[in-house]
Amino acid sequence: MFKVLVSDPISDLGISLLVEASDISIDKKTGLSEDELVQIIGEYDALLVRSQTRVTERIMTAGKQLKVIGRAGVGVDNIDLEAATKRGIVVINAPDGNTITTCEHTFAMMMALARHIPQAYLKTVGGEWDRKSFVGVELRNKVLGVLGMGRIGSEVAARAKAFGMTVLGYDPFLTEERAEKLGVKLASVEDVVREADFITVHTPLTPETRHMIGKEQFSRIKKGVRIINCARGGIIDELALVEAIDAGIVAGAAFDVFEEEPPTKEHPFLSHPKIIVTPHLGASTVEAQENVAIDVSEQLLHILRGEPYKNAVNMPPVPADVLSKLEPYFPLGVKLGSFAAQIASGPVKEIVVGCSGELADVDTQPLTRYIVQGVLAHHLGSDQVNAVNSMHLAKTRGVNIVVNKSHASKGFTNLVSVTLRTDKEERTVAGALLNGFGARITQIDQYPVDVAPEGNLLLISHNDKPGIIGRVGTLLGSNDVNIATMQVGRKLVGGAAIMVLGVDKAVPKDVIAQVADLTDLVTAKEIQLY
Ligand SMILES: NC(=O)C1=CN([C@@H]2O[C@H](COP(=O)(O)OP(=O)(O)OC[C@H]3O[C@@H](n4cnc5c(N)ncnc54)[C@H](O)[C@@H]3O)[C@@H](O)[C@H]2O)C=CC1
Ligand SMILES: O=C(O)CCC(=O)C(=O)O
Repeated sequence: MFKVLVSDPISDLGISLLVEASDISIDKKTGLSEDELVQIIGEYDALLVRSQTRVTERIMTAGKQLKVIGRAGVGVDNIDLEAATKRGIVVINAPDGNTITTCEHTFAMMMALARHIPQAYLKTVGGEWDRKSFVGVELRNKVLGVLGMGRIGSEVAARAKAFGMTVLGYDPFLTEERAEKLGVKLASVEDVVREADFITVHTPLTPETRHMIGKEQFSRIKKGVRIINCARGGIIDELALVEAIDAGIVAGAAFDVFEEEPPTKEHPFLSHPKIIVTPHLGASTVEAQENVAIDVSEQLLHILRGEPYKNAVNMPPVPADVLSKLEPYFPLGVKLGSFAAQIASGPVKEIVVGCSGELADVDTQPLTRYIVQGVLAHHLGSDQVNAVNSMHLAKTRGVNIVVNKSHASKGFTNLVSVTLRTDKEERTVAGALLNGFGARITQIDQYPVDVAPEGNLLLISHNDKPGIIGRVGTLLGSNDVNIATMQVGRKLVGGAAIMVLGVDKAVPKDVIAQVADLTDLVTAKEIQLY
């Protein structure tokens, strides 16, 4: 008998599969504190949560029998994935069940914003008949900018077209062909900022999407724009938004999510006449709660019964026979993928994985999964992608995976390479494990290098001229950026060259821009490998 604990309010109908299963005993105990959970979790094989329960390392440590944590929803930011992975606890989510519901909430927010519905309601029920203060705008013929064209963003775009809106879409995986199929114009963040009358965000919160609409964007944004966030708090800089509204630049905003949830009573959104809010209700419909509970209950049963499952968001078990040969390459694979994703611009169309040397004789499928994980996690969020779901996610986003094997490995025992083909370019990174030295990046595009794939790196392409290294060093030094390591690669004396610097901390964006402006510098890009 497997014991399952449901610790958040989850649809009864959705979990009826578990209730009716003869090998499952289910307890519902909601609203427990961390301490209370720690006390009781030891007897359970599975924990089922929505977004309220914070599943911490302490809870997992106490959960000696815990095999699986199910999240009835998309975001797993309330679960310590690393701690689960360390303990071999599978974390599953239900990514599809609340797509339409959240899309419809986004639309409800957009229309309420355009027509001042919450503000007008409050005045009317307060006894005032005010028809002058609430003149709205139509959606028809307006431009909607959608940042994040995944499941929810694509559904929002489809509905916006029915309202006669022109849709500009931006997503690192949105190709010209897919945009055409969806009937949206492929755009950059900059295009959206300059042209959109309404902007809605549908990305996960990642280091890259954090404050993707911030002070800088508000300084160029189209006057009168209205902004909606039903994804994650923090994608739009809340304070910069309030300033932009108060300055008369932004006409209003509708938010379902906050940087800190629940927000404090003093949060500026809660008293602002031009900002409407809901308490993270995007997924709160009867249908969505049933869908996500059904999806996650099905997967939970499969895992407990030792059957194949999908939608695992953390580390999978790797077959024992390949583990010993491949496992040392998994972390390198993720880092090579991430490195390549950070240097390649344009939507990724194809990932070419190269395995040469002794690896050519091994089934390298598991390694490919880790490499693809590294590429996708940069854009989709590291809590959403793992080696179990990476190939599936690549397929659903139309990213082609090619694997090339060869016995020729340029003098290394094994060489692993990743080439990303995007709409704009092709970028390659290769690496190896060196006896006694650990993982190394051995090649970036056509340049041989020897770089530890760790921490903060600066990749600089430049002309091979005397003094260039000194100029970069002086500029970084004067901005308090300490260079820990440096590698220079070139093909011809005096020709094009690259420099890879290991630096002790993240380099501020304005310093990177100053580096890129130096004479004989071509590009400068920061890469973070953790
Ligand atoms: N308010 C609520 O109750 C709910 C919120 N959500 C949130 O909505 C968001 C979207 O969910 P889904 O569409 O299901 O996820 P998804 O994974 O299908 O789509 C996210 C998209 O964002 C794109 N993206 C990543 N970085 C980007 C960047 N820098 N610029 C532009 N696009 C970028 C990804 O390529 C991906 O296509 C998630 O944050 C999810 O947690 C989801 C359900 C309910
Ligand atoms: O369970 C909820 O209501 C939150 C839904 C959500 O934000 C998600 O699925 O990412």
